[in-house]
Amino acid sequence: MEETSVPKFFMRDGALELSSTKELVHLEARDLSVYYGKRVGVGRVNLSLYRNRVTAFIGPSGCGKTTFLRSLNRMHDLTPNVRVQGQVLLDGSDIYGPGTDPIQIRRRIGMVFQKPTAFPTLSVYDNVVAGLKMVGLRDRKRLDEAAERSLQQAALWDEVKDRLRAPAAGLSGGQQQRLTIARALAVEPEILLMDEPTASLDPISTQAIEDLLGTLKQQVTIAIVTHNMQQAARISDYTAYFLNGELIEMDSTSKMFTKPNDKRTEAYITGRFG
Ligand SMILES: Nc1ncnc2c1ncn2[C@@H]1O[C@H](COP(=O)(O)OP(=O)(O)OP(=O)(O)O)[C@@H](O)[C@H]1O
Repeated sequence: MEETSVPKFFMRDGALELSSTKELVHLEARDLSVYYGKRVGVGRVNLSLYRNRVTAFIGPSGCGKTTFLRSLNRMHDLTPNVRVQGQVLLDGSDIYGPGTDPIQIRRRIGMVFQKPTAFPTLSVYDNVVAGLKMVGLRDRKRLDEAAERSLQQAALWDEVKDRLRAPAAGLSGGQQQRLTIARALAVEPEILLMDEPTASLDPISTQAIEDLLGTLKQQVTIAIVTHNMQQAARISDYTAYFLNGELIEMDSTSKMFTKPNDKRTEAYITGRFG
């Protein structure tokens, strides 16, 4: 695995200081472009996700955040007329390389969407183990263990342990989103891609998910699209700013929010644009 020395900026006594952090590159996009027919969704993006770090993707509506995120686990394969060019290296191997199985890739790189995607009529338990059953796991003891572990990781266990057999429709929106996260975690992904996971949630549920990310990153590498800059500042280690289908810059979150390199980033984060 490639180790990179990343300049890291942090605040001390109100001043920005620089240190160097050794980071492990987990996923790396190289010259990655996505086309919708002839239109460019994102163009020639070079960006690394570091192991056990949270990276936030920010930028105005339509700038390509979701398009880029979906290219990181071959989600576009499922949409007609979308073409992906370039490479995405997972621990150095191109996920678009010949002979690579997209289902296997999506197992290693999970995704959580903006709206909770719990199956309402299935029980809480069956929702969590759905992915495991799909890959053929039938052993009841192992399914039970995975369900408890994933619900614990998603900070939902205490709230649902007495209603595992009840339909997921009975949970609140925030609980359903954590259930969706539990389902994504059940197959033990290495990387979790989250597309505005709190956009449809109330402040308390949002906070539950934000708190969860701090713990989750000890096990998985996280990329999260968010419209909420305060959220990006609170939860991420790195921030990438997109504009008009282009990655403008990526840096440590403290640097991006205090002293970005590019004037366009500064205009956006100070609210003078977007
Ligand atoms: N399925 C599609 N077919 C055609 N064009 C698309 C499709 N999905 C997205 N686009 C276009 O690609 C560009 C990037 O869109 P994308 O959804 O990735 O932006 P975004 O930054 O995630 O926006 P938002 O913050 O509003 O979700 C936009 O111009 C959009 O219109």
